[in-house]
Amino acid sequence: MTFINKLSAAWTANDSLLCVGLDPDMDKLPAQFQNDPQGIYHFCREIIDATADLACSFKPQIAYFAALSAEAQLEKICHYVRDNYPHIPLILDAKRGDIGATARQYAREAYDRYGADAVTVNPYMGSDSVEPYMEWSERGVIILCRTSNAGGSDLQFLNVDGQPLYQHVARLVAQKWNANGQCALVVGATFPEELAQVRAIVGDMPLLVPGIGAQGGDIAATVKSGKTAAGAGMMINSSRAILYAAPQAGEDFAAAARRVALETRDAINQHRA
Ligand SMILES: O=c1ccn([C@@H]2O[C@H](COP(=O)(O)O)[C@@H](O)[C@H]2O)c(=O)[nH]1
Repeated sequence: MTFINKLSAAWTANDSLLCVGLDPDMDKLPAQFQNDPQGIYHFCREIIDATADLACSFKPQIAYFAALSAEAQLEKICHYVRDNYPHIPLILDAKRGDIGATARQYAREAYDRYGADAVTVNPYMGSDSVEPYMEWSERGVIILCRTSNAGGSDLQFLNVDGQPLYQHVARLVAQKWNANGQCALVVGATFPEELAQVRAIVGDMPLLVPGIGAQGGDIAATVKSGKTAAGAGMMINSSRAILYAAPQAGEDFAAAARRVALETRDAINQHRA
């Protein structure tokens, strides 16, 4: 099954556009995981089990693992998702970008080593830096377009033939790079007007939308701006707000994560119709 078909099925099965981000920060992990050599794996596994019926995707950000030399734990987490929740797409957030020969190694890392259904890619080096990912024709290629950070405007708003660069990227991907129908774009929830512009350009192409939760993006504005005519089309990511939700009386971290994931999924769903 292709990434896009798997994503579409997960939107329906879990009635969810929520992507649960896996960004394990050792300083923020509950105490029981901090002295556990497999603590990152055990923490993420509990988060995955607590939220799997509420999510349309899981998105580990590779930097949180690589910084701690914890790639082996990331591999185990990816295996865990594939073995236990094979219907939930796994997105490796790596934002890779390099010449073709090196890009092919990054693609092997994402799709073969980690078994990701999709990987995030930086378009700055152009078409031959993205083409190697397309060789895995069943997998997804999620290209940075209008990122959620304020500094993204430094380049993404530069005028290219009368349009901002991020719109040029959206058109380029929709009209040329997406020949095999396996592309998606990253567009931040922190910029709902630009999200609406991108949606108008790319039709029903899926959008990975980080920026709600800890970054403060407005859920209602995000959904209204980014949804397709069918009320779907997005993987709206939240990482820290779910992973490190403050437990209420009687809750542990996983129950708190589930509570926030449920609230977030339902808040998103309020605006899909
Ligand atoms: O434009 C972008 C692209 C990627 N990200 C990533 O998403 C999550 C956001 O985490 P929160 O804790 O929900 O803020 C993180 O992994 C980023 O690297 C993004 O924020 N913006």
